[in-house]
Amino acid sequence: MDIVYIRELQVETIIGIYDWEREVRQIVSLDLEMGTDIRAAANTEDIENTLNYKSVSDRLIAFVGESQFLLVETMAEEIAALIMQEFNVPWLRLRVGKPGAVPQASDVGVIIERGVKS
Ligand SMILES: Nc1nc2c(c(=O)[nH]1)N=C([C@H](O)[C@@H](O)CO)CN2
Repeated sequence: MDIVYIRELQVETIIGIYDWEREVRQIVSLDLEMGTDIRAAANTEDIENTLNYKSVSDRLIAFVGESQFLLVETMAEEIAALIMQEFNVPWLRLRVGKPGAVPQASDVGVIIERGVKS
C-alpha cells in the first residue's frame, strides 16, 4: 500500500470544553496519511488517477473551519469517516492536535487509525 499524506494542515475552529473555548477560535493542526495505490498516476501522470491532496485539504479546511466540536476525539472520528466515504480511502492515520491548549506543551491531541491496511 502507498500513502498520500498531508502534514500540519492548520485550521481555525471552535473546539473545546471550557466556556471561553466556545467563543474564541483556536488552531487545530492535522496530519493525515491515506492508503492508496499511486502506480496508475505514476504511469499516466493524470491527476484523475490519484488521491488529490489539494482536494482533500480544501475539504478538511471547509469541514473543520465550520465545525464546533467539544473534543478532539469527536473531530478525529468525524474527519476519518468523511475522508473514507468521500474520497474512497480504505485506511488512514490521522493526528488532530491543539497546539495552543496546554501552554507547557508544544502540542496535545489524538492519533487514530481507521480502516483496513492492505
Ligand atoms: N483527551 C482530551 N482531553 C482534553 C480535551 C480533549 O478534547 N480531549 N480538551 C480539553 C480542553 O478543551 C483543553 O483543550 C483546553 O485547554 C482538555 N482535555
